[in-house]
Amino acid sequence: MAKAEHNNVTLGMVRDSLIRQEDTIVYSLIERARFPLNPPTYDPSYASIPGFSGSLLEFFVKQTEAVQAKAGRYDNPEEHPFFPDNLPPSLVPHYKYPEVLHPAAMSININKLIWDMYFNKLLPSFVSPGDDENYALTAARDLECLQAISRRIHYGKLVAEVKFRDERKDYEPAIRAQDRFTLTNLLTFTNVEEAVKKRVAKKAMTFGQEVKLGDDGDKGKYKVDPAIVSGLYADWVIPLTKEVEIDYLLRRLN
Ligand SMILES: C=C(O[C@@H]1C=C(C(=O)O)C=C[C@H]1O)C(=O)O
Repeated sequence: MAKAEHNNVTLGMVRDSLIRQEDTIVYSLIERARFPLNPPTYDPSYASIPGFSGSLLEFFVKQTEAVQAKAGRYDNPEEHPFFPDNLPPSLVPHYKYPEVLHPAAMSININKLIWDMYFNKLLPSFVSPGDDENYALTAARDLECLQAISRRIHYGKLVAEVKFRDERKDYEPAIRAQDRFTLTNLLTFTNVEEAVKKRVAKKAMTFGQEVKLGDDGDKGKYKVDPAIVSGLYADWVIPLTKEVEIDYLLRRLN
């Protein structure tokens, strides 16, 4: 969402941004699926990088996040690092982002959960087994997927703030009671969730189809299985977004 809009943000505008972020997530999965699993990327014994202990993937993510921190990426409240400890300070002029969120939002970062989900559940489900030795590109594609999914899930903070402002009289008692169950019921819109799951499957079919001139291409052959994309949202993206919404709301009156 453009920087200037946060002051008078509506739920419709936030949802429009979530819809646009679906494109980024689907495309990032398609681009990662160009490579097989490439296990050495994740094997600490493969890399043996001087002065670094860990896998090539971890090296790539930590180094990239350090550069992006210096460029100011994490001054943006919509961005969350996977390795927040010891990140270098920004070296660029500070942009004053509109202060829309409650300060407690700063303490919410569930990227450890997202990391585990991505590498243990999602990745093996949508890439082919095998090794083409493109480990650096594989790591780069993984990070693009991680960052897109993380941004979408942590957008739950803005969703929660807008819902709170729209219906403060309903949310305040549940927040004061620290009542997760009632908060979950207040913030859940099943119809919206169902539309999201259907739309991301359709985007995976549309963006991931084999396009051939002449005939109408291979029906039913996609770069990433649309059911896997829809399942990602159903099992992880939507539940974790709601978790972020609840975590934010529980702190909203602090
Ligand atoms: C993000 C929202 O909050 C909840 C989470 C949703 C999601 O992650 O797609 C959709 C609807 C709600 O149940 C919203 O209301 O738009």
